[in-house]
Amino acid sequence: MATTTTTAAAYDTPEGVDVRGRYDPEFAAILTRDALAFVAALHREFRGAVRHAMERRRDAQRRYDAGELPQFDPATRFVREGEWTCAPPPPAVADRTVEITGPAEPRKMVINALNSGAKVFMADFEDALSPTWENLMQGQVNLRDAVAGTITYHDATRGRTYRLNDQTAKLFVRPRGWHLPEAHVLIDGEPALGCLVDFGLYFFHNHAAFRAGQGDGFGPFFYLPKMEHSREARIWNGVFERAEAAAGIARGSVRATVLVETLPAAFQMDEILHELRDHSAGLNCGRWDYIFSYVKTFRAHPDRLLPDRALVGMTQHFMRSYSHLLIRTCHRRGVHAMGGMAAQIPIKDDAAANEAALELVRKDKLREARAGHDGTWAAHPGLIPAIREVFEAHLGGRPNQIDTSVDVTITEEDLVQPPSGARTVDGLRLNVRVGVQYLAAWLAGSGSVPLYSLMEDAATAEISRVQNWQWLRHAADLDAGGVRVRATPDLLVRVLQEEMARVEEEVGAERFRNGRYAEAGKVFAKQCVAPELDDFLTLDAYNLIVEHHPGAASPCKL
Ligand SMILES: CC(=O)SCCNC(=O)CCNC(=O)[C@H](O)C(C)(C)COP(=O)(O)OP(=O)(O)OC[C@H]1O[C@@H](n2cnc3c(N)ncnc32)[C@H](O)[C@@H]1OP(=O)(O)O
Ligand SMILES: O=CC(=O)O
Ligand SMILES: [Mg+2]
Repeated sequence: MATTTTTAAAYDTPEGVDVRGRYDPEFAAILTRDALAFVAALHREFRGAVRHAMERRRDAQRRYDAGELPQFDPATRFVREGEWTCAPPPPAVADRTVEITGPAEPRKMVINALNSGAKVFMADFEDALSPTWENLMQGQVNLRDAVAGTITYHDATRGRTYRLNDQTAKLFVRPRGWHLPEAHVLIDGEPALGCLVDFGLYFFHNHAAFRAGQGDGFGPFFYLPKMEHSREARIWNGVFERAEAAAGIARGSVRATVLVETLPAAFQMDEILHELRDHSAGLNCGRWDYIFSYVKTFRAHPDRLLPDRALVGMTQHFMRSYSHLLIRTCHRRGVHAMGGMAAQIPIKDDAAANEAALELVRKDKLREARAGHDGTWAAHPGLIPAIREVFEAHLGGRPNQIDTSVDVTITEEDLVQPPSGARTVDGLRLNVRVGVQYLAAWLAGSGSVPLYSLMEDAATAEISRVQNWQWLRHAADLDAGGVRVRATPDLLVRVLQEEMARVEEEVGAERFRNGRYAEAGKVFAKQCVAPELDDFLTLDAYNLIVEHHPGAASPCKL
């Protein structure tokens, strides 16, 4: 980290706020004194509640470690059994059949996503974005220009200028989860809550233009990630109310779709919707984080080891049960039940493989539409026509199927049933190759990466990490071509060496040398063999991407 002194321009900050990220005049137009004061007010009002919620997460994990299973809370039975509905969906986003997702930076991708033909674009500060200062701030600049309708990008190598079409996708923004700090913005001497920086800056600069344009009187719209309990949704509801009051806009303007992507949250779907009932835009099956969370929740349960990552799909009983419960819950409460992300992406140089990948996506989407989902996610614009076709054929002209009630009974046992399938040394190897390459890209500033013809992001990479950790921790028997091999730290070290060599061969020696592969290998291996499971890969590795600008008073890392 640089520590040289300079008299360079600095951000104009309110009392108690210190910005340690690189100064840039474009960023200064986002980090205005008033915008920072708004973020600081949110941080000060809600930090105590967030700290409490994180402590409750740790308490719950201690209980799971002692053998308890997640369960529906008897104290909130009245919420689950009561007859109530959420506020009706805003007309501007009644039709969410296909939603494209992608990081809020690079700028070109934001324009492509808005022009993609999807109904919604979820601009991501979370799973798909490496939270470097540059990415976060440039992402805010991109979104401000997108909402204003003025965003353009000139690609000099192609001689092509990108600008918005007349018809664009409606924008949802996904801030980071409650657990991630923002070490470049200090409030009263402590790192700001990352999600409130993302939310606060975006809301402050865009609420008026969004409501006047895209939102047709509503908005802005958000996706909320990685919550574990309805008390966390209550905090978001408070944040929305505070923001609406500060902006002088009607209560219920802001809407948010909550990703049900942790195992504990699956037992709280009604409660989460109830907390957010005036601000809800439904729930989404965040399948990748959900698998990650299953491992994390059951990290001390040797009878619940996952099979190879590739075998844990939506047709496993526990995954199917969770999506059915989500659909039933959303439709009962009058909101969208959104499907998740198929990991396949177009394969450019092999037509047959490309068709096979597309077929897997179609199958996944058909399953979602038939089960009752109102729309779903696409990782890449090339998938949109196929996904649209499936959903539009199923919906037959309707914008959604919220009014279809789903008659299923899902029990606590259904939601935790261990997935079946083989555990193999090849699976361990693939986890290493994917985990290391993803982390190397993330450290270098890319949070979504194509690897082996699949989309990888923070959620999918987490599965690779925790699965290896779980197998090692419980000395799982792995199949190695008919021979049983025990998962041990020694095996992991050997596999790591071999897979690093393979990665070097695949990406080429020069790219390997110039990239952050070696560093990524060390971090990934350390996390796989750690005696205690790290909560998040991206939290542990965050210090490696914190860069304070020259002249910052003193370095502040976490
Ligand atoms: C678990 C979860 O949280 S899922 C949600 C988070 N994950 C994501 O959002 C993943 C988003 N997807 C992506 O980032 C990318 O599609 C990747 C990394 C998977 C693949 O990227 P690439 O290999 O660069 O894609 P590819 O080279 O085929 O891109 C072709 C064009 O499509 C564009 N494109 C690709 N994906 C997207 C996207 N999601 N949004 C907008 N444009 C996109 C590219 O910008 C490129 O445009 P150009 O022709 O004008 O240059
Ligand atoms: O955010 C989505 C997921 O699958 O994780
Ligand atoms: Mg996720």
